[in-house]
Amino acid sequence: MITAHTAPPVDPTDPFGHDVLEDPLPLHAALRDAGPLVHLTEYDVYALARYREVHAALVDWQAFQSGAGVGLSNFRHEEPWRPASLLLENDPPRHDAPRRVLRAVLGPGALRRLRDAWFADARELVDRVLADGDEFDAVARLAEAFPLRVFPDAVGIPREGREQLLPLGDHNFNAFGPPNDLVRKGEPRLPELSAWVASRCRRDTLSGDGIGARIWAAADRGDITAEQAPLVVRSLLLAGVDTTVHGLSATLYALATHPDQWRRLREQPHLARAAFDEAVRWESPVQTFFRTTTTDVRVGDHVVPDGRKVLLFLGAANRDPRRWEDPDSFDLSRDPSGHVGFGMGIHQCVGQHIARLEAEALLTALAGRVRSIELAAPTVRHHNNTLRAWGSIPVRVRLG
Ligand code: HEM
Ligand SMILES: O=C(O)c1ccc(-c2ccccn2)cc1
Repeated sequence: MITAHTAPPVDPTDPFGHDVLEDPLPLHAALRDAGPLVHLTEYDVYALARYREVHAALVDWQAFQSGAGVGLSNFRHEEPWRPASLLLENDPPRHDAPRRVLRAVLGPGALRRLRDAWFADARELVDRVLADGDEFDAVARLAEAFPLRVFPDAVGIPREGREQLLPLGDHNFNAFGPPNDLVRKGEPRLPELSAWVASRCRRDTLSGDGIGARIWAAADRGDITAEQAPLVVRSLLLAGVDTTVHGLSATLYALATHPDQWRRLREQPHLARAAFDEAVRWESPVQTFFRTTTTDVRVGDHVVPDGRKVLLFLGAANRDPRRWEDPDSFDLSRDPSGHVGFGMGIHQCVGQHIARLEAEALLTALAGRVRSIELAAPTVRHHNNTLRAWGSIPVRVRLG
């Protein structure tokens, strides 16, 4: 038994309050400076905000488990509000087969099959947006429109009703936080949205050659069970849309507010993937989620007792000056590898290469037509308990 020398510093701030969701940077700096471990008294949970400790917790899945949920709710004491994710909310061994199946169906073969069609779709979308004028909302017309056009097609769900994926994902990510106004906002439509997404995961509604059908084929082979197949498809629909929408939004915002970086991208279009990863580090579209300790865990001079929730601040870790040089700058010449915007370890985002391909397709199409891009009006944030999200990013472009 490790004896704690002293209690860690405390912070009473509500990390899910609207002031923090509007601008989390001051809280991130305060948490990093307070020490390697902080106790958040508002919810009686612990917090890690420095890169070293966040990274260490992410890769130590035995001491920091996902099986008790990655939200504030502790599945040891409370029932999940929906059937638990086989990947996100399970540890090995139950985590392993579903992860192996998703890694395969989202792997190099899928990326090769989708690349040309996604690049063509991106050019067509950009041409249509630019034909409508030189001022538009980059969130609605590009960051939302492109993933909603290509990703559900790749999974194999029908076109009608697919815009439901946005409120569905928004509520799903709110629900990792406390039962606050953001969660209450999504509850009225929950029964309808849950029924809708369940219907989209059934074998008979998925088109024959999509990623969804390949998940069902894995069940036919016995790689996963038939009961698990719809839940694995659900994972794609819950985790794969809003995240990418706000990852693309963050990238477009970063490029529209850093004209020198836009020029670099125009001169070197191969930087599209690096621009996306640097934006994911800089903005961290996924800001936070929890782990639960499975034993008394020492962090620095303190001990987190067994069974406690630990909030990981990915966004704070991605701007930790102890790890990154000039962390607050958005710089395409930086090597962003090692950022924790996609997590790290056995739960690291299994869809990150799909997200990167979407970003590469959209940014390449945009850089091919647009000489300059700038903000045309104030931006509007969209508050979510987990996501750093955007309501609108009005931009003005010049062609050439
Ligand atoms: C910018 C876009 C994205 C970001 C920032 C992102 C971020 C993340 C993060 C941080 C995790 C780790 C969660 C944890 O450790 O508990 C994760 C896991 C996951 N992501 Fe993504 N994601 C993105 C796009 C996608 C896409 C496009 C898909 C599906 C095609 C996807 C599917 C998943 C799944 C299924 C998991 C759970 C993996 C596991 O627990 O083994 N994500 N994502
Ligand atoms: O398997 C699912 O249903 C699922 C998988 C991943 C997430 C997620 C959670 C936090 C950060 C990023 N992604 C959500 C849902």
